[in-house]
Amino acid sequence: MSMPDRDFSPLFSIAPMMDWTDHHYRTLARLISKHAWLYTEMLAAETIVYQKDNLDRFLAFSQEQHPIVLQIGGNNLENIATATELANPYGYDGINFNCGCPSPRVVGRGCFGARLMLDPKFVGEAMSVIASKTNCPVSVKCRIGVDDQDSYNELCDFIYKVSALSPTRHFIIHSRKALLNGISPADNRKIPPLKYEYYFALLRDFPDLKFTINGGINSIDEVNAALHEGAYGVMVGRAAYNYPWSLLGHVDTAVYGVPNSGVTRRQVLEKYQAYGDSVLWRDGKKPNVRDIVKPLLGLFHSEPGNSLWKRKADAAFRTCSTIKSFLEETLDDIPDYVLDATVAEPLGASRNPFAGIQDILPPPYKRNMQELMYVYSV
Ligand SMILES: Cc1cc2nc3c(=O)[nH]c(=O)nc-3n(C[C@H](O)[C@H](O)[C@H](O)COP(=O)(O)O)c2cc1C
Repeated sequence: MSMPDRDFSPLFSIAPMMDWTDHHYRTLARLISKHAWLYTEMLAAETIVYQKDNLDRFLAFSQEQHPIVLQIGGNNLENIATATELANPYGYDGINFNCGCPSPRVVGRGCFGARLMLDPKFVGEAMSVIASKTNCPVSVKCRIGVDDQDSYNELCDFIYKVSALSPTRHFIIHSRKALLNGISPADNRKIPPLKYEYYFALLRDFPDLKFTINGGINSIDEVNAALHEGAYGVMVGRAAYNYPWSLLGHVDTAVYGVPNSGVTRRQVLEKYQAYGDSVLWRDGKKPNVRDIVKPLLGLFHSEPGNSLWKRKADAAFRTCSTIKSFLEETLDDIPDYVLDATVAEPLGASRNPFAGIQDILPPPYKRNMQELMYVYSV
């Protein structure tokens, strides 16, 4: 299986996560991995348009965060066009369009996100508009289906139409469908089963397109197993957030093949503290100590002292007024050998979720006359 270029390709990316993948989390992630691709949390096109006098607050990022992709959401072509135009000067490495979010706030009132999978013509138009207003690569993030529109052929119809109607060549596939019946966003990320076989069948049926796999990937060994199986890229969300050290710490060496930088958690914390104290209270009451410390809470996952540290952190949020004092007050319970260790070898694959996947791929995509007519008629 040929592997993609390891220099600057999105072999590994951290998923866009509303309320999580903000500037603070991205700063921490970049201190741990130099190569992981970062995504912003989703920004609605309307937010960008209506806040055009305050854009830095939403769109500015520090140069170290490259490569970084902006994710936008929306259902109004004019606003999507203006938002892309406004974002363009910031120099993102890509713009991604959200067709996967099942939140009732988004698919209901906002009527965008995953619901857009039911309207590939609109997605094609939106992607054409985005591509015409930016000079960076564009991509779509979607589910494998929505409600009972969940067959492999229907997924292919969506991909075929969007790629035929727009310059989109890269899709990020969250490999479970979305249920728009009002279950919570959290349940929508665990109840519909993962169907990785749909993802791998897309690689087979659309060899000219690029597909990144997402959903339920929990360790660096699973990331490498997906790449080994032919994935163009792997996107990880919750695991990268919950275990930043044990997951992101391996990305540069085990995925991108660069030598271990030797960085330790103590060094990461020193730099993160300098960053945190420089932005604390920047906008009056925000960000506060809790906002800045939140991304750190998984840093000592399953290490000695972790539970005690978290308990102390909970109290220190209320009493500390700087990140420096917060760390001084809470880190005592983490042993020096933990703070000063570099990333350990990965534990070794406990399971390969893609083993035997090629044996269960759905039958090849059959494009019928209707799909061809559809594309030629618009
Ligand atoms: C709290 C939270 C917020 C999310 N917000 C977004 C978002 O803004 N845009 C998006 O495309 N996906 C969003 N997602 C979905 C993730 O990007 C990802 O597709 C999903 O969590 C599955 O990947 P995982 O199993 O590796 O976490 C969010 C997920 C979580 C947990």
